[in-house]
Amino acid sequence: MDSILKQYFGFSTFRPYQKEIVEKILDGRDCLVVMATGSGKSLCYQMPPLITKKTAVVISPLISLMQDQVMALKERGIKTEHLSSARNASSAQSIAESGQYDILYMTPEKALLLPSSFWSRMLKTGICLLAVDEAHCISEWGHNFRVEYKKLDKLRDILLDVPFVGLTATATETVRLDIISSLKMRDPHVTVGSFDRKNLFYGVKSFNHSLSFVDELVGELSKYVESACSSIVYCTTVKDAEHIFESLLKAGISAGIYHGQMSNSAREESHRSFIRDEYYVMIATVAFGMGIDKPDIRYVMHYGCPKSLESYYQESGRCGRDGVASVCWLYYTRSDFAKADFYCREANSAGQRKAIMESFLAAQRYCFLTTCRRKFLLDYFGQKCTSDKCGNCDNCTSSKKESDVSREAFLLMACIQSCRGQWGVNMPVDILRGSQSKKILDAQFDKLPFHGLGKEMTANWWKSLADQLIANGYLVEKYADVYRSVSVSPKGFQFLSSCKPDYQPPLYLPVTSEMMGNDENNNPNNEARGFGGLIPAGYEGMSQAEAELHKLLLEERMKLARASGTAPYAIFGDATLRRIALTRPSTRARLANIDGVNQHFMKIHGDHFLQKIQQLSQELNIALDRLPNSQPPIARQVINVPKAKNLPPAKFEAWRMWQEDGLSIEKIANFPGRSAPIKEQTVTEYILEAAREGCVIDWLRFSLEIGLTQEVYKNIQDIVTKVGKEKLKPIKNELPEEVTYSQIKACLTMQELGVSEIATPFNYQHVRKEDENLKETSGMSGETNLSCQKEEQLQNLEFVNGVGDCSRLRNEDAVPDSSIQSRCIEEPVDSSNDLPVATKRQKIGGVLGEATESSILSWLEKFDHGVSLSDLLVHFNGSTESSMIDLLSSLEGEFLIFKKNDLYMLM
Ligand SMILES: Nc1ncnc2c1ncn2[C@@H]1O[C@H](COP(=O)(O)OP(=O)(O)OP(=O)(O)O)[C@@H](O)[C@H]1O
Repeated sequence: MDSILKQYFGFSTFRPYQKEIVEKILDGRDCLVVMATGSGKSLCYQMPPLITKKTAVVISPLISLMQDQVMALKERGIKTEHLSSARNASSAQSIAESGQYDILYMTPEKALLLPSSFWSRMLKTGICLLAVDEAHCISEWGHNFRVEYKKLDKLRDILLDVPFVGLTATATETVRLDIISSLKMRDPHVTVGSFDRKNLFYGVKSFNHSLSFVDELVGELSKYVESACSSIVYCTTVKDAEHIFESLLKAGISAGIYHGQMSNSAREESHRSFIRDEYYVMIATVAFGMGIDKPDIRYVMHYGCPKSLESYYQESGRCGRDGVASVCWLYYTRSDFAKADFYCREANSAGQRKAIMESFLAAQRYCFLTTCRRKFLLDYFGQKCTSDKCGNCDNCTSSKKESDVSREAFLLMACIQSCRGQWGVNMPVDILRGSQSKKILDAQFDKLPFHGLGKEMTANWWKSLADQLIANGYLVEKYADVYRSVSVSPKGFQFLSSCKPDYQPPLYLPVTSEMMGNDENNNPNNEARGFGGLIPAGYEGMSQAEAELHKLLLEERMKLARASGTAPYAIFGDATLRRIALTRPSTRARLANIDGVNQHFMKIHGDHFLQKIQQLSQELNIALDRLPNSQPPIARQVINVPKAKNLPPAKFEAWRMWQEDGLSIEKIANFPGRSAPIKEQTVTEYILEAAREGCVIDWLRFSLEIGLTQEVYKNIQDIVTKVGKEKLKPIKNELPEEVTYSQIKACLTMQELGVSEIATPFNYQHVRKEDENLKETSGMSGETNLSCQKEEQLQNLEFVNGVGDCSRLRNEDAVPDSSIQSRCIEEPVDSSNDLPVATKRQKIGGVLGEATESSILSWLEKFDHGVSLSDLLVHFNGSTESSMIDLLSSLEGEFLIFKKNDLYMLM
């Protein structure tokens, strides 16, 4: 699986849950996958056909989506087609029947129309799975119900033994159950991943439809365009979309537009140009929703509040699907919240009407929020959030001013109480503002003592106060059908009863922009928290020359894409491009080894791209082959900036000392700068917490230090499958006594983060049986190996270069147990005399003499989990380090082997 992942997709690690889901599908199990947008769900159904050599049939709701996916898969050398276009339908159908496609896409309508003879032939050649993408469309309770989806159960009766896989980013418990029963899934393996899109910044502002706002917006979008970053502006109406589109054109910014009133061909053209980076801005209505697979969108703006929180999550989820830091702003006006009636028209039943109304109100609450937006989103989707502050939304990054609004709160609540809680918020606000409207006169509300007492504040000021009182539990909002009423809650009553007309106890609430008398776009504070400053800094951590190289390579990628009639992102992603600009590989192996570079790319464009890197680097006078570790990895740029803020300083410091300064856990625990030593176990936990917060960890080194071998890792994994991971004690009880809590916690964290056991130390237990003799000859018995990895013994070791490579283990303090060294070195090493690596190796005794490409390949075949360079040099003791590296490089460049965590594995 690892080699297929690298070969076709160019990735070296699975994301959380991917591997487990693929394994279940391979076992023939139905699966329901509920994971965030951009979390990598597609890979779960794209891998099995490459492993089984049978076709994966994928049901997808939109032709444009299928087209994008087919295009990107072709760039990965995966045989794929969609059955929807009239142009190719019949030939594609017969190619499909002969089993030549790895992946075959079709709409639900098409799937239901295909004759049973088609399915029988397909079954004969082999179907490895049927995936239903955007599976929430099956459910009437979902936010995008499609009636044809509901009929897909018919396929279950035809494809009896084929595993069905439902995939969606948004599904409540009800929707999940609906998907399972509608697709007649049998004992499905259900995965509900995190909804948290950690790389997205969320922000909300109010706005008015003024011209100055549109000018500002245009100015902002132009900044993204200048940085070659794609943006989408979602509008709630076609009129708004056209208005912004025209303003952009007037300002000389080329942009696309996409809405339901355009012809199919115009929409297709617009979509096509956008994903091919022919322009960087798309102005769209929600018609441009699910159907976009472009992974490198850096900014999604909502110009108006969307109809539901689900829609917002889905649409904003188009942003940063490649994991690179990206930004989502939502702009609302109060008039957006008067559209409930309009949205409810879509409903077919009272239940559906209620569901629409509820998610509409949730979107509204999201707008008025003064607390962490991510927490609110996660809570809404039923995910527990341990922290109250994410550090990556507008409310967490800017402190909200609070002010004592006791008098105004008293007036508003008393007025609402006098209206007997039968009205929405507009009526009490009109009373306070002294309105003489017919409604007020008819109800004799002009006689109330509060009439006209709040004239000095605007209607929006009072409404905003009402929102804050609702958010803080002083008022409750109820609705019947689309009609809303607001009344005083018990907490509100308590406040009212402690008030006198001339005295109210203090009541501090956040001051919103509307309460400051400004729409956000007129607010002088905007400079700090507005659009500006949040453009993802693509060139962060790069020198000027590197940034220039990055820009030129972007252009080169564009040229290659144009020449192949594909989108630049399909060649390789932004993160990969950044890695290339930072490391400037000079050989095929080095380029192939970069995360995101796949075999197909190497075959078609590899040599040309290498030449370009060389030529441009020379012109810019920058050296080739920069070590990847000499720059902070991309993930840190993306995730750590906000996350590090989340981590208490003591924990961050422990992580920094371990990861960056290379200190051992023991040294950190007893660091002289500390007022008192802390436990090593505590340091371990700090480092694990940092990892969960997105900090980079050298897992191999960490595992070695805590004695977590592959065998222990697998043991723990097995027990976790049996007893669950909620409590540590039951896991510990089931394991051999020597397995420590630190090892269990590390294993759970690694699982959570999708780090496979491959990151734990190489373990000779995994050498196949036939290699027993070899182990004897080289004096490396499994027993000695295990004993050498005991936690207590390893605590005395320090690492050079942070890799778990025994030949580079250095013993500074006296090592009490010679068995530690016996794994790699026959005689104890003199600590004061740190032998050069080659000298140590000579003592081991080689096995096969000089290596050749074919002898390396056949030796690697014996190891499921890979072999380090030093192990190879031990084995082929007739080869020099440089000749071995040359051989390995050439094999890597040809995609016959690949390197992961410094271990070489067979493709
Ligand atoms: N293991 C991985 N390592 C690195 N990148 C990955 C990995 N798996 C997927 N990706 C990348 O993540 C991005 C999003 O993946 P994908 O399209 O599968 O997301 P999704 O969950 O299906 O999202 P959506 O719900 O929006 O369709 C793609 O650019 C994909 O190449």
